[in-house]
Amino acid sequence: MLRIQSEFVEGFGALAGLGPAISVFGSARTKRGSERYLQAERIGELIASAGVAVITGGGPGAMEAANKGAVNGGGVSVGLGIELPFETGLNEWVDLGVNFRYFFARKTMFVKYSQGFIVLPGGYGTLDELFEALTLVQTEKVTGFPIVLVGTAYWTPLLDWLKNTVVEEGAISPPDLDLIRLTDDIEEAVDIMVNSARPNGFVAAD
Ligand SMILES: C/C(=C\CNc1ncnc2c1ncn2[C@@H]1O[C@H](COP(=O)(O)O)[C@@H](O)[C@H]1O)CO
Repeated sequence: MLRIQSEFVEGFGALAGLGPAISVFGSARTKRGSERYLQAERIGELIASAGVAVITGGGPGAMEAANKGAVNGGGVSVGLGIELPFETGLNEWVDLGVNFRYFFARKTMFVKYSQGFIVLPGGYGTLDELFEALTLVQTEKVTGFPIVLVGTAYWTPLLDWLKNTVVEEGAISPPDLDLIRLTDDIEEAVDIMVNSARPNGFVAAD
């Protein structure tokens, strides 16, 4: 119990003065030098160039790439790491790192301290982060929070399933589909975020 409390206290303390930030998600397995890696790196760089901090899960793959881009763009590079049985540690491009044992405490930080999520192709971890954000926006626990998927070929089958199966089943409404933006254009993805109405944070007071 105390450990859980201390994760929130430490996270809030470390990130309180961060200023505007955007979270970037994507596969921990994205290979260095791959097209996806370069995309994530460029996204981090564009965000940093706009004077906005980049927050990632602090791990390898797309996270590392976005952190690297943030550093090369002269910005603040944040990694919210997670203790895992197969320890990988924070990637070398993280300037401001916080480590968590619990995914739920860490997830709170991503949403509280960013003005939106950019989501690159990824696996269960990425999908978990995506659907958590969608649930928070759908239920209006968070407002003015853009969620942009990068990679039309990767994401379109999922969006088709949401439209043709989940909406058809009545489990979500057609407008719920509009909570997701989809693009291959990383400049557009960053523009949507940077111009988002939500300055920083969704909880009025800490
Ligand atoms: C799998 C490997 C390393 C795992 N290390 C991670 N470090 C930090 N954050 C992680 C890690 N793995 C998953 N995450 C979180 O989930 C998202 C990526 O998950 P996916 O299943 O790879 O899509 C990511 O955004 C993190 O928040 C070594 O290969």
